[in-house]
Amino acid sequence: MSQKVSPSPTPNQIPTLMNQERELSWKVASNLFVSFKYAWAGISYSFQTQRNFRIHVSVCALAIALSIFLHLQAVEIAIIGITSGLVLALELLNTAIESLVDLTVKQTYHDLAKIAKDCAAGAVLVSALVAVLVASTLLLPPLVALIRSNF
Ligand SMILES: Nc1ncnc2c1ncn2[C@@H]1O[C@H](COP(=O)(O)OP(=O)(O)OP(=O)(O)O)[C@@H](O)[C@H]1O
Repeated sequence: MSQKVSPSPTPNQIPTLMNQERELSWKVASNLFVSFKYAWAGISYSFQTQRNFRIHVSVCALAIALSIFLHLQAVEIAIIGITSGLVLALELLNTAIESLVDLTVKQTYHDLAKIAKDCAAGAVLVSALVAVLVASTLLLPPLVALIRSNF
């Protein structure tokens, strides 16, 4: 079965294509403040609708608070912060991909929709497993030492 392939744009066509792409947008953020407002709306939507995102926000906040409370080194706090940011950012991308898939195929089954959603969920799972590894390496030993010293 032969597939129709679009020819690559010539260098002269690229600026025109870029303009067309922006014209396809229903609305374009007029300034930086408005961009932040939309970004916050995305975070707020995910928090209100995605149980997993709420769980990850709570666990990440707890991990960062614990790392400060346990007086970890600056670099260790930074590693926990970066790992937390990665998990939360991937959760947001997972929600974005879910929405795009639902927008595209609606309530019909499609193998490619399944692959897109499963891979997006897999990306979150990988980052969450790495976060568990980071937490058990950096947070667990001082936490256990603190508990032992008090009992
Ligand atoms: N249109 C579809 N076609 C094929 N499979 C689908 C479709 N919609 C959902 N699925 C399957 O159902 C699973 C669950 O879908 P859902 O939309 O809840 O995504 P999810 O990533 O599991 O959600 P969440 O991250 O909120 O737990 C997907 O991972 C996918 O395997």
